[in-house]
Amino acid sequence: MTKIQLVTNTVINQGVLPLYYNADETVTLEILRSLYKAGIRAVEYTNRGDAALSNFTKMVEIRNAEMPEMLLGIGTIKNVQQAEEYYTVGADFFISPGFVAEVAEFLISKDLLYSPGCMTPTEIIKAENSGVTFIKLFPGNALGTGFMSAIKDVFPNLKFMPTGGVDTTKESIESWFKAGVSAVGMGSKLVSKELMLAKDYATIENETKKVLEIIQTLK
Ligand SMILES: O=C[C@H](O)COP(=O)(O)O
Repeated sequence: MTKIQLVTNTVINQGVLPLYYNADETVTLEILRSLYKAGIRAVEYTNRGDAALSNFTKMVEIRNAEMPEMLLGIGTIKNVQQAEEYYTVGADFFISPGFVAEVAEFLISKDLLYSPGCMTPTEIIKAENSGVTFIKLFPGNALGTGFMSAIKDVFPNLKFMPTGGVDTTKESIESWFKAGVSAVGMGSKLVSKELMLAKDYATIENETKKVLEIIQTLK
């Protein structure tokens, strides 16, 4: 199995990709542990602050020591330099808010999954023609389930994951899966700023478990 297949299968099997960023290294690591305890085996950390690279490097260390099967992705990758930096420290997969052809070329040549944000059929076609197989529909809440249903048959070889404003309720999750997505990306509705500020790792774990349970009922 290739690395791209491993990441794809893990994210699809899980059905949800949690994503977060926190400037504090300890909070970052505790959230990683909470997600792992909830059953998460692939997580996205976002490149959205000065501490992102050093925190992610520490996450890789902790992963190697405590949770070797956890796949660590980095999000908000906008150029090849950023992709190279995170490749160097051991990121398992890469996500962007938009499609960047040079990043696709760099990552696919290294057998690393690149999931670019797309919000039009033209962007999806460009991504597909570059070898991308897993599309982040971004922003998911702006596009809606109707967009997903409408494009599904046009792209039978692609997997889709809406991200951005995706809710944790059963109704919301169900509607996305009915529309044809392979997974949903969840940031602030799952790992909220409030829970991070309160260092309420137990609630993050419980909420994540609930989402995983909802997804299991849909399979
Ligand atoms: O790229 C990821 C999104 O910014 C996450 O959005 P969210 O926090 O609304 O889930």
